[in-house]
Amino acid sequence: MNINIIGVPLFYGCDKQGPQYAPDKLRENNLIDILQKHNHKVFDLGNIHVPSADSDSKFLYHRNMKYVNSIVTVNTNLAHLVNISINNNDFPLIIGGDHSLSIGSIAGVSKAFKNIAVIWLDAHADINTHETSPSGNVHGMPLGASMGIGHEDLTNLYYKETKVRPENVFILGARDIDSGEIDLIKEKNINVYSPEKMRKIGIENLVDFILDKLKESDVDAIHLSFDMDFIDSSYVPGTGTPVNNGFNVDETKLLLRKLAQTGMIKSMDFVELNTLLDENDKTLNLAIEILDSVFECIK
Ligand SMILES: NC(=[NH2+])NCCC[C@H](N)C(=O)O
Ligand SMILES: [Mn+2]
Ligand SMILES: [Mn+2]
Repeated sequence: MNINIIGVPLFYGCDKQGPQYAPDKLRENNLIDILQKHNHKVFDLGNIHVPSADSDSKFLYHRNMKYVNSIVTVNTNLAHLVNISINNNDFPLIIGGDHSLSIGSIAGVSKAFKNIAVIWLDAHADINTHETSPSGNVHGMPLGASMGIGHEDLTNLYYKETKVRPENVFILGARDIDSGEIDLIKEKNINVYSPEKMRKIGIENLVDFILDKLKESDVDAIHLSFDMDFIDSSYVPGTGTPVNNGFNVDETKLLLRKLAQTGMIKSMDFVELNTLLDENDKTLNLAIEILDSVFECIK
């Protein structure tokens, strides 16, 4: 597979310093060599430019979507690069940065396919809007925006249509969901699986079940979005919003590998690694270990 590495050194969506260093840190820790080892051709397309914005300007464009203007600019450029990558039959691996970059990556992927699915591995649902968000942090909004829920600056990014149908979205590992998000999940009937529910079903059974569903709805590609805080907080000090009661490392790898083996994953985000919060590179090393394991199964 031709893999296109696209770095997105963005922290505006979480409003906390740290995730902007992750793309280069992963490169310094041999990400490219590790992916090449699995017989991939790797093209490092570098980092998307993130315009500087000082913290005084964070509420300039909207009081409850901090830095929205810069986030839209970065994501529009990201969407186009991802779209070009998919149209070239390559596999874009988008390295964050915070999770707000998924607005751009999903927009780019969805424009290249007829009917995509999104599998979202995260402790959070990230379907807040400017009206429901308790923090005003845009990294809590990207999945909602991709389903057409929220402010039009986000939902109309790159092109004016819904990027993914709610029935094609599966949120796995969620265990810290805001009350406004719970209402939206009910209203739109969104598929959300807590770790507890996933363990009950069995990780492998769940992947088989999801795949059957997506085949029934004629999905032509799956976009995988992996937030580091999917993993239990005890393993990931280097992430901005850690949550306990998550999965251990082996469970995480099992799920990711099983998903990769379906052959349906055509693009992936890897986000919310915060190297400033990390302890002795524990989370950084784990990030490398996970990417190594997943890309062994991408063919
Ligand atoms: N991508 C993330 N880590 N998102 C965390 C979101 C936290 C919270 N639900 C919020 O909207 O502010
Ligand atoms: Mn997230
Ligand atoms: Mn999260």
